[in-house]
Amino acid sequence: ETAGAEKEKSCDVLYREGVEAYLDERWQDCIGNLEQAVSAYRLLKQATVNCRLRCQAEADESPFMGPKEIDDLQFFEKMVRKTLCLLKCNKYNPKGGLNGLPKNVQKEFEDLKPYEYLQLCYFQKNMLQKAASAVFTFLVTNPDNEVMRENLKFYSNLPEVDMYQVVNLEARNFVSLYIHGSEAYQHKDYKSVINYIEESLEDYLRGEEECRAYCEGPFDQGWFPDFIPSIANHFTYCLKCKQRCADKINSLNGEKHNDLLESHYHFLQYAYYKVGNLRKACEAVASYLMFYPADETMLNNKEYYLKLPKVEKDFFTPRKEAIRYAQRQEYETRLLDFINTEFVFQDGSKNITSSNETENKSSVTRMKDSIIRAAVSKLKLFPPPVTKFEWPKYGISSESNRQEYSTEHKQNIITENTKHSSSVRPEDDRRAQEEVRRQKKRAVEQMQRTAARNIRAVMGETELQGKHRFVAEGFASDSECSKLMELAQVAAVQGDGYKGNKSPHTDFEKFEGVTLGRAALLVYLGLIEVDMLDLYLNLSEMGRDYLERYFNLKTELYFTYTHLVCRTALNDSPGNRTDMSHAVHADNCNLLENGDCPKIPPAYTWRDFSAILYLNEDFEGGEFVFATDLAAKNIQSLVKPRCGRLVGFSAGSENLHGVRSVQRGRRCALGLWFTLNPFHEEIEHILAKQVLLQVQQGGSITDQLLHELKKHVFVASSISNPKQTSTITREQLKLHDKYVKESLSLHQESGEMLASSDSSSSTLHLMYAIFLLCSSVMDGPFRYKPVPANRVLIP
Ligand SMILES: O=C(O)CCC(=O)C(=O)O
Ligand SMILES: [Fe+2]
Repeated sequence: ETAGAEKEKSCDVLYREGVEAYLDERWQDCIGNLEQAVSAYRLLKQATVNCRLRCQAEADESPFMGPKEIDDLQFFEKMVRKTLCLLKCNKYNPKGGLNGLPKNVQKEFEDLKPYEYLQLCYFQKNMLQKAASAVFTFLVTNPDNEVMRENLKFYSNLPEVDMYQVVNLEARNFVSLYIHGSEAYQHKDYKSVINYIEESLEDYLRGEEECRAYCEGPFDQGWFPDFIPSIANHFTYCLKCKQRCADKINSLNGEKHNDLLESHYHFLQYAYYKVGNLRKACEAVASYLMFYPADETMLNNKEYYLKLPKVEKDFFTPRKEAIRYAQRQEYETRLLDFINTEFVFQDGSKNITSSNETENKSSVTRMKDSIIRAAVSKLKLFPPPVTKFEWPKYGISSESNRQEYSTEHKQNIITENTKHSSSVRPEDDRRAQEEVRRQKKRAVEQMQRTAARNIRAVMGETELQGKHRFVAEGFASDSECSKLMELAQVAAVQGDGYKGNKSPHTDFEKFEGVTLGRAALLVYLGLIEVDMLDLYLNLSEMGRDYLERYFNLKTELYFTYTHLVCRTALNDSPGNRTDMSHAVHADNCNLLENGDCPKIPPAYTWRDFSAILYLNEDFEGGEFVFATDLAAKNIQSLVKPRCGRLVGFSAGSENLHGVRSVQRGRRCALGLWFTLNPFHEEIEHILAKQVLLQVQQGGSITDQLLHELKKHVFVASSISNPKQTSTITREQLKLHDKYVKESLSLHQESGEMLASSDSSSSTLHLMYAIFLLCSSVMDGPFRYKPVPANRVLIP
């Protein structure tokens, strides 16, 4: 390695620095870094893809060790050889090629995200022609992006921009070769036609091969099937990806041409004829006919050529690459059809519970069934019916696939189904896949979390005397409860969540809490054990999983606030108090004395479901009650806190509830509030997860996390304090990030002057400041103004 190579910044560093520069309004740096990032990514991808193609060729050529007859071993021998070749080859790739690049960054490059930023930076530097090309480049892959379409219109109206010079910066060579070729054709310059179109054809096919090789990446199956199903799954995943390549590549600057490949042969047959190379003309005819055997024009051409005295029948031999392409295409289509039709079977709910009916199913099917059975028997869910669960699927499944499953009949395995037909934009396709993968991952994590537990519902609507409420047991073991109690003991802040008011509900109790953000900070600072945060997060996730299932929700529940809370009776509290530890209320509206409950601020109107997980019972009083009135005169039911017990309910006025006074001792619980609206997702939860991940992996806070936090802090502070000076304009933010865009517009619409979740912006400021100090990255995109601290952070 040379010193120069060492100093070279990696693709993701360049990208991050480019984005940072953009946020800091250093436009020239933004351009420099992002342009470099884009070409670095291109090199990285090329290197990885080249290795795959080269190793394929190498493996194809090497002789087998054993006799030809044992051909199933030969396949694996080839794979082994290819793997060895790949290992060696990738060694020379910078940072291990594509696999060394974080997945999310890779995705941003594939989505052409860098061009979104580049466009803005070019614009700021008045490089309008380039800006227009960046927009156009982005649009070729993302044709329906409204904002960018508007932008292109904007540029097209500028006198400085020549629309004829606007180019797709990501276009392959064949695009201009092909265009030159067709221009030469118009000028009857047939020699040039041949040169251009032959070259274009070569690049086009190479492009498709590279696209296919890119498909041979990693695949998260979500779990661990047997050897053969595992191979079959991964293969199917690749095959589907490869099948999309033809559609991906056949455009000329965003203009789709379904016969782009074939049209090369059309040009060639005529051009070769014109220059007098009849054999080649006939080969091109035959090649074209491989794809369109009944094409009238071409059949007429064939007849015409056949009548020429110099032409012989065997001239009509298709070209090698055309035969290979067409045959492979046909084979792959048949194989996929087979997969799509054969991996469909009757899967009524009976099959799930009876074990001996699975005999004639494939091993793939049986394995899935057994996992479902195991999970069902462990969870002992009550009362949602088994068939409504959503479990991870093989290969890539999709929305409708899942619905099919839950509606009991057919279930495609390995198939990805009709949703991904060619009419779907590749962009949607990717997003859908990403979503499916994420859901699959969650379902597996969910199973892992609950596998060893015996969670069961013990009270439902009847027992609790009201709608959408339940009590379940088994969420936490005694040691887990103690651990979380300990966390509260060491980390709780008095009056947390209530502006420091030590006794917000009743004068006779002390109220303390620990938010997730705070727990994460303390872990980050090394002040509390990592395990505590892990447990905090895990227990809250279990609550979420269970509520989603219990209430049979069709869409995901998002955390919107998470709070570990303890209420302690003060020593001087009188005996037989009649006050409440927490007055009767609803979680998402303001309960008034007249019984109305308007769903307006300051209520946390976006909360949709609530759950309280109890951690102890060694105190007096402190019962949770469902009631019908503010004064708690009419109590419907009562839940006695106990370690591992959870009360869950919908957050509206149908579930008025409160806490009776804690007469003696300390009562701790984990409060979980959820929303169906992703805009109100709890920022601290996201951050805590990232901190945990990083601390567990032995790293420090990454720039990525800082960046994320910075965004949130900015949004939170710009919304709660619009006058705060900032170097980012809202306009730019809107463009550069979906999250920011959506949360800003949401808040503008609703006129709320709060952060997007009920996490206070000061906690975020604090986290940001500390992370900044710890990572000594002192330059932020906005001028950080400390907010007056209303709490003591470090005990
Ligand atoms: O701690 C409890 O049992 C309930 C608390 C509650 O309802 C709330 O904080 O909104
Ligand atoms: Fe509540």
